[in-house]
Amino acid sequence: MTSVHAHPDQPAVISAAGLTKTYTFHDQGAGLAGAVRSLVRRRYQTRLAVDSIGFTIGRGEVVGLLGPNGAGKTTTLKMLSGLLYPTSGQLEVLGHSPSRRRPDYLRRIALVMGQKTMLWWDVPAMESLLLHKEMYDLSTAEFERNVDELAELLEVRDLLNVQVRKVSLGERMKLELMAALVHGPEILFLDEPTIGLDVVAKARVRAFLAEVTRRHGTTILVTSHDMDDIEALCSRVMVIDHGRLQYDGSLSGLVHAARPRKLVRATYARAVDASPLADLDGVAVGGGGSDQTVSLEVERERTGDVLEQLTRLGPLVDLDVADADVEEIMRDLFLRRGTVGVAGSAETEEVR
Ligand SMILES: Nc1ncnc2c1ncn2[C@@H]1O[C@H](COP(=O)(O)OP(=O)(O)OP(=O)(O)O)[C@@H](O)[C@H]1O
Repeated sequence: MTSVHAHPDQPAVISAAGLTKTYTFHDQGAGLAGAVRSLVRRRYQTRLAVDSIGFTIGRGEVVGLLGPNGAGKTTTLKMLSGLLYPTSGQLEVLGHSPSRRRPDYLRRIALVMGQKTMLWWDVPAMESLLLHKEMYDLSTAEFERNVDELAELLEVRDLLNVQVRKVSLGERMKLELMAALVHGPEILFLDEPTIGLDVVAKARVRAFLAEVTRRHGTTILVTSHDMDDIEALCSRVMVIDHGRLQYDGSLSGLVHAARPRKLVRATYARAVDASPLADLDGVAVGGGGSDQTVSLEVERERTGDVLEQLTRLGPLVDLDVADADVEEIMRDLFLRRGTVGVAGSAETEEVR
């Protein structure tokens, strides 16, 4: 499969080269025997979680970080936001080295992890927001302006004075986003922002994020296992597997490369003979059709010709032309791990 390497037009706000993270951890054997043995002789293991990845992200880009469980996505976000030191490689975000965690860097970014909360559980969200005001040294005017805007966009004004433990999961996620954005960060790192939310809440979160980036040019790097999030928000995706950057480009480029064929399904008012279509170049007749339905996989550039042929077979009742389902494509890619084309670019060269 080919891959597209995106070159953002905007000035780079994130640049990484040869970015690598190896975890070293203490391997304690199972049970009491393992615990006792580990007191006498410690065994250490290493795991290469992120393996020499390189990319640049321009201001205002919304980039999806995709990959199966354990691929290295969270580790990458943690390095970018300064929670983890890289083991090696170069990393610059907004002109800073994130792991130094300088206040003037932290003021310009935010990290939201769908599985973790940054709100105090036992008090209303407003208390946490006020803490953020102090932490980030926001003026009262700036704080009030940001709270007003975010509360309106997220429709959470009534929730700000309710104890956080009493709000629903979807409402809490909105409040988390509010807390993350109240200091007006330029870059937002999001790790599974819609995890566990129902379809309506997910759609609200996506619409909110799209509006934030439209209004403020916020750069977003988001991980999600929900391909609807990625389709709705991201102009570009990076696929990571086994810690390696496997693809960097548009989502449609990935879809086209993975499934160059369109799915066509025609339904007729009476039984038709579809056998002549099987002889056409770039057409595969799918199974599961009846005498009255014809299912085909058609190379994109042949779609027009084939539709014309289908109209000639008999009286059409319904005609459906679709790209393969993105969710399904990702499932296939991850099942066939390592088959996505590696982005060939100087930025992905190893520097270790
Ligand atoms: N603190 C740690 N110590 C040791 N290994 C770790 C640690 N954190 C993560 N790992 C390992 O590093 C690899 C990458 O983990 P990471 O959490 O970055 O993956 P991910 O792509 O975010 O996965 P998921 O989709 O499941 O969240 C995994 O093999 C994981 O087990």
